[in-house]
Amino acid sequence: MENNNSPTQAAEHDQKIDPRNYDDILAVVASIKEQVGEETARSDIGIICGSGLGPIGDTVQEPTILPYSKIPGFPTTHVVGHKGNMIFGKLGGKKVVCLQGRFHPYEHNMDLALCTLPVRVMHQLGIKIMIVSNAAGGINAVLRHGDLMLIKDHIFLPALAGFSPLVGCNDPRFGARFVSVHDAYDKQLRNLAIEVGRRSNMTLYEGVYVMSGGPQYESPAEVSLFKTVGADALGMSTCHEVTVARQCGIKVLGFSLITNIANLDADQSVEVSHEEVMDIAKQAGERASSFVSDIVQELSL
Ligand SMILES: O=P(O)(O)O[C@@H]1C[C@H](O)[C@@H](CO)O1
Ligand SMILES: Nc1nc2[nH]cnc2c(=O)[nH]1
Repeated sequence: MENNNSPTQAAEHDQKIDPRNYDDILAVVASIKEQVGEETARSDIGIICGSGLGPIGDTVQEPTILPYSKIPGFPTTHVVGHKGNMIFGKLGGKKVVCLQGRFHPYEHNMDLALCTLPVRVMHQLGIKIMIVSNAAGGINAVLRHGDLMLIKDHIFLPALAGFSPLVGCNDPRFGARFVSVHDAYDKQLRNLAIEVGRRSNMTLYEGVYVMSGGPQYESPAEVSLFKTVGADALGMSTCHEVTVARQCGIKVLGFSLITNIANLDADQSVEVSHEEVMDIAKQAGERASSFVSDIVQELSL
């Protein structure tokens, strides 16, 4: 096993995988178990590191690192800041599998089933809880650069327009056909996060995350639209992963790291860039990662 930090790894296998085929997903899981060993692969908690939680992967103890390029069906990650490794090991005494890098629909022709393959794989590896994070633009006026927002609900904009990861997954073994996303962000887990944050004097907001398709950032009029419908922060990920996790019966805890303030005023020229997003994510990432480690330590499974 090696650590491959290249953002564009070429696949090192030629097995064709259909992310909408349940047996193909079992084949991916079998390959992972064969490469890292059954016991190493068995995990209780899954963590998807968005742009803001990358450092947490580097704090996993007794790590076994499997580059995505060695996992059949895993596409290449193209986004700078997303390393492309599956890391098995321990965090806060718990068995975790950490995804250092996620698949954004805009990178993969809006193939949401493909982008959620890692969630289905982690489910098969045994996870009961999934922690997701993302970099997001703050809409709510209270949010500042570097703040952490606990996600209490979401607006999954692509899915409202038919781009759902559940489309085409017709095998009943996937779970319910019509998945409830009420209480998608587990209340008990959110309460635990609030308690851990309080103890460490961390300012933690709670709000609604909206996922747009990206990859362009939003115009002021679009930001105003999202504000009107009750969104507090906006990004380009997470909701597809959470929807699939709920179909699998996995409990979810989600965070947004506020990397920029979304502009509401068309007369004001404010340029958002991925460099700014990465820069703030880097500054706040260590703190966010140590907060998540503290939460993991206190999770009861
Ligand atoms: O994976 P996340 O959601 O943290 O990545 C963010 C959102 C976009 O993909 C990109 C925009 O800068 O970073
Ligand atoms: N869509 C979107 N994604 C982001 N990721 C980080 N900041 C932003 C933003 O302002 N908009």
